[in-house]
Amino acid sequence: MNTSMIKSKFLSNPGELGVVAVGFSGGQCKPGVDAAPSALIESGLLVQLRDELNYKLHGDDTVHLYKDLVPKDDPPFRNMKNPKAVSSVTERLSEQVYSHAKEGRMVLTLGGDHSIAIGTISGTAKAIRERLGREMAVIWVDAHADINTPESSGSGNVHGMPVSFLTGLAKEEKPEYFGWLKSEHLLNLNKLVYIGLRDVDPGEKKILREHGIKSFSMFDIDRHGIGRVVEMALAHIGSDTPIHLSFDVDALDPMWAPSTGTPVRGGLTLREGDYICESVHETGNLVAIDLVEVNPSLAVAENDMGAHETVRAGCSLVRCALGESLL
Ligand SMILES: NC(=[NH2+])NCCC[C@H](N)C(=O)O
Ligand SMILES: [Mn+2]
Ligand SMILES: [Mn+2]
Repeated sequence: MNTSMIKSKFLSNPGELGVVAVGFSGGQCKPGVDAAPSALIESGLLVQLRDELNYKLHGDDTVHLYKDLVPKDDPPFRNMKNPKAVSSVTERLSEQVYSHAKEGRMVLTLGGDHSIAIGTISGTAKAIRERLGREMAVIWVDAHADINTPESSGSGNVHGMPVSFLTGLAKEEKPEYFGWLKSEHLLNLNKLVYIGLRDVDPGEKKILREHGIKSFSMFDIDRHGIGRVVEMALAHIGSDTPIHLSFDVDALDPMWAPSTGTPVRGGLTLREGDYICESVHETGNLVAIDLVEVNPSLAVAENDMGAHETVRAGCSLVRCALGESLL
């Protein structure tokens, strides 16, 4: 495949890919999700993107651990766990993603837990506003809505809250607790669409309902089929809007992606996940993608096949979103 096959209406350098590998796990309590970027890279993902999909990669394969940003003392604040660490890591990440996106490159972020989307989406949103004077849309593919406010969250884990901070539903003035998020970083609630939901907390359901947020659950996918659901999701966004795709690997059924911190049965097949990514690529509107919540240390049974399968599934999703075509 050659670079001219990479579709993108909103990128000035469509053949270029900014890569940010984020080894961060502070948005939840299970260690191991910080090892995902290395596992994805070791399994050959970046080499495939370079040699098979012909991207010019920027930002090498160093995995950022942000050790200098993780404070020793980080007590809960408004019920959030590790609030200072998550805030300062996502603030730095936001600048990293912004610096790629402002050059008109596609940006790929390998997480890390889903709290890192506070950094990625804020960075792309700001760059798209500056470069194109436009609002971008987000397709959030996940078993979970991750739209708890600090107050509605039962767990206190920030990986269950990124969407509320990104849309301004949760606000905080103090810069060390996400107060660095300004209006140029934020996402419009009517430009957000969910696919794959099946484990949504009562407080989150209330938020989704009250704000009329477009959501396609597994029930909708069973009823209409993945083809129709993706068509409806894209119709909601409109065909003339840059898209940031944030893909939580737990959207896939644990059969395909068992190694993840909060698995939920009854999810997408790998093929359905790949189809979502292929369809988003086909719009030509994709500007950034996150792949999060792969946790290779949470393997199933006595072997690490689960981790291997999950990493492989993650690689497949990314390649599909970045233009790998079947024929
Ligand atoms: N990114 C994720 N896997 N999020 C899971 C969130 C689970 C639950 N809703 C919580 O707030 O803690
Ligand atoms: Mn999830
Ligand atoms: Mn998530």
